Amino acid sequence: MTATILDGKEFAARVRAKVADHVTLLKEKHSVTPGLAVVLVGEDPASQVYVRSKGKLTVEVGMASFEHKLDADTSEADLLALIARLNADPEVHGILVQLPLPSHLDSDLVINSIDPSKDVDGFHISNVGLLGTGQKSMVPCTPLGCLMLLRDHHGNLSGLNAVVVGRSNIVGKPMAQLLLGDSCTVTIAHSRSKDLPAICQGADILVAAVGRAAMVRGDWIKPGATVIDVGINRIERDGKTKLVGDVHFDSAAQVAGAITPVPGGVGPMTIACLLANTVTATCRAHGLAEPEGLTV
Ligand SMILES: Nc1nc2c(c(=O)[nH]1)N[C@@H](CN(C=O)c1ccc(C(=O)N[C@@H](CCC(=O)O)C(=O)O)cc1)CN2
Repeated sequence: MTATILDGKEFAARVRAKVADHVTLLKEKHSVTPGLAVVLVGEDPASQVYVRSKGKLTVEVGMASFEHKLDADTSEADLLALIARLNADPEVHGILVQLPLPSHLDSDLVINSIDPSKDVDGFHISNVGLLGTGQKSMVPCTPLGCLMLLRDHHGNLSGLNAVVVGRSNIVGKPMAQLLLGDSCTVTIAHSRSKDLPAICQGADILVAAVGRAAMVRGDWIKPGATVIDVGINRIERDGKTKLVGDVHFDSAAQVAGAITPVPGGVGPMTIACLLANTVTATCRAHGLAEPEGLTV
């Protein structure tokens, strides 16, 4: 079997087009311009690339982009003061602090200082609790993007066995909550799970978000399963840096029914969903109807 490729790059472009249409409507009918503030602390090269891309795509869909680049040694007090200003700014509907933060900063404290209604990453403890109890929340961008790809491919996910490999707060845990919300039977596994291949072999939907290059191989996959690869690992090969996922693509694609590539799968969906969340936050802030299909 050769798997269908789930093209996240193409799907993300469609999500961004939908966002852009809604931004036009908000501007023309309601005189509201959605605004997204992105805060970067330090000079992590990958984070710089992501933040640049977020700014560019924010402007491309017609929103206002506010970038705040702070020195790596910025104090916690200064960062919290900036977030307080953004919380109070009516032009800012979404706030995102790029992760990881330098180690002297307490990420939980910083994230929980963001106004939950502007927390377009969905990482604030209030949004985590709302999602966990099936209430309306801001939904973390990467899992939201994975769910959109899965719903588009399968239609209905009800009753399917889903295995999420990885238990991070950013991806693994919210992904499991979203799949549960769509009535999947969900298992959360991780690098220390006993007999991980056997757990994965039971999955109709396998989400790999463990952060280990090419760990999930073809013989771990149930024939015909849908494989979502969240991993972004930079490896050295033949003197060049190559981006690979958590799934060994070549062997997995022989067994799976559908698979996301890396790059061009889940990654582009993360930023598209960030823009979708910013539109959702703007609509909620102004008591306006939310666009269809941009959140769960
Ligand atoms: N505050 C946040 N920090 C981080 C998040 C997040 O959702 N919120 N996620 C990741 C990084 N990330 C967005 O911030 C992100 C990662 C990857 C991509 C992407 O498009 N990847 C491309 C490849 C790009 C490359 O060459 O590196 C792909 O997979 O095709 C977008 C956003 C951690 N931090």
